[in-house]
Amino acid sequence: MRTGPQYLQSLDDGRQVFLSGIRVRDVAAHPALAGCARTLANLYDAQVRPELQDLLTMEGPAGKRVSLAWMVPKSTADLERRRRMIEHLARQQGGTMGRLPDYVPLIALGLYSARGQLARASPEWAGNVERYFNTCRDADLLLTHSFADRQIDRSKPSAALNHLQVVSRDSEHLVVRGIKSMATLGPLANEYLVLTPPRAGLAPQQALFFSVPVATPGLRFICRQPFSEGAPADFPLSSRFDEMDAWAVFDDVRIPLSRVFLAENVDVLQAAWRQVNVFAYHHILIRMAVKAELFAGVSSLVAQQLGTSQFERVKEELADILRHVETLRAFIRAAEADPVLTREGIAMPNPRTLMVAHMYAVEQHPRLQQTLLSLCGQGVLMAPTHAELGSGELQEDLEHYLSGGPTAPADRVRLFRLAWDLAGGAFATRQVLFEQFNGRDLARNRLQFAQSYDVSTFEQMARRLAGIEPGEEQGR
Ligand SMILES: Cc1cc2nc3c(=O)[nH]c(=O)nc-3n(C[C@H](O)[C@H](O)[C@H](O)COP(=O)(O)OP(=O)(O)OC[C@H]3O[C@@H](n4cnc5c(N)ncnc54)[C@H](O)[C@@H]3O)c2cc1C
Repeated sequence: MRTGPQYLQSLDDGRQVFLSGIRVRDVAAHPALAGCARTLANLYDAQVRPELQDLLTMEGPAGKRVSLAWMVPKSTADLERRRRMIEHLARQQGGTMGRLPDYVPLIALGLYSARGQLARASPEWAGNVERYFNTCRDADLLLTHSFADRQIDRSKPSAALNHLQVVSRDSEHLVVRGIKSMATLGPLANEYLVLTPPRAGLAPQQALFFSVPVATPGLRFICRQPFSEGAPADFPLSSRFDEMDAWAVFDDVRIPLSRVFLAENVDVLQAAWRQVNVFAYHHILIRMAVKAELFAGVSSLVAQQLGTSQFERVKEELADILRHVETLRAFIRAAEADPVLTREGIAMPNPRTLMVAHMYAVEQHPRLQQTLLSLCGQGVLMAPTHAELGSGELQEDLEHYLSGGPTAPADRVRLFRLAWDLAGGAFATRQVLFEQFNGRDLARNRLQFAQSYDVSTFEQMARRLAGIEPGEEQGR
């Protein structure tokens, strides 16, 4: 198992990462990335702490400890064990980081569980997936992934757009060119798993599942504007948990055939897709439930701070947040208690329950932010920085006018600055977008759910109660 320092050292591998137009030579030390890198390093350190071994690790096939993130679940008990690990890791950041080291292993598990479908098209692909899964587990690698393609014109068929695609091949490689437009954590990962999602009018050369090391020649990551550059005391979340999103440009990148899991086969891609993604929703929901716990905690403290917690309206708002926490927990436990077993006996948390739960969680998330802001009032904006609090000229005024509440002025400021990072600032806006889109977009998930739901027995009951005889309706 790797430690934090070993993880940080692994990032010094010649990777091509650009931020504000400039090549970053040392990602672990760059001010915009260092806070998040340290957060990830702390998680690697946690898994070698003796008291956390049972929670975060398991015995691997070679008898050595490996991360529990790579468990292949066979039962409800396994899914519950995974949940306890995810909860523990997510609570370290209040659920505000979606791409911890335990996330992409669930997409790799999806691929692993879809090996049967891949093998029908090419036994080599299935073998490659198995080797990849085992290698990443044994080397304790941090993975990032992309399925999103660039937004140019969504009304056009995929084949008419220059999405990432195979441009040539030799006996040992595919050569791919194009861009993946979202690789969260790409600059701080070791491995990059790339998946084409099913799209209308997908050209065969665009249908691809493969993985490469982040430091592969020809692969460049271009970061978005960072939100992490404030002082940790003033920006307690964004300074440490800004998981950088990046474009990944493939400039004729050579992909060894041993790293290809599917290529140029649209039918198999469509058949395997749902299984590839389903395990990740378990993680998303558990993390979103943890984030809802944080909203509940901050909202409750804010109400105490402002002396509003005894007002009926405020109590109701707090109760709504708690109801949301418990609803998410109930969904998660229901999905674990009623798993669907794959042909190889791998336990998938119930996919339908996960899908409904995810739509509910995404719909409710903006409300959490809105509720917290409404409970804060002006306080969330008018919280001075720690530098201002300690500055000679203003210190007296600030301390005088911020005192009188249940806590010292400095703690009051800490609380409201946390509330701002969680619900008000740029980091919080990215959280809204992330929750809305990281499990594909809500509108299309809703549509897919409606289309895949068999309502025939409900219709039969309605017909019976209406007195409509079977086969009587027009057109039947
Ligand atoms: C912060 C953040 C981090 C992310 N991290 C990752 C990551 O690490 N890896 C990854 O693969 N992806 C990631 N994503 C991207 C995510 O996969 C996409 O945002 C998601 O799939 C939606 O695609 P899009 O953003 O291109 O939106 P689009 O597909 O362009 O959609 C834009 C809007 O148009 C609507 N729309 C588009 N087409 C249709 C249609 N046919 N019918 C009806 N409505 C339509 C959508 O509902 C949406 O409202 C991330 C996204 C965000 C915001």
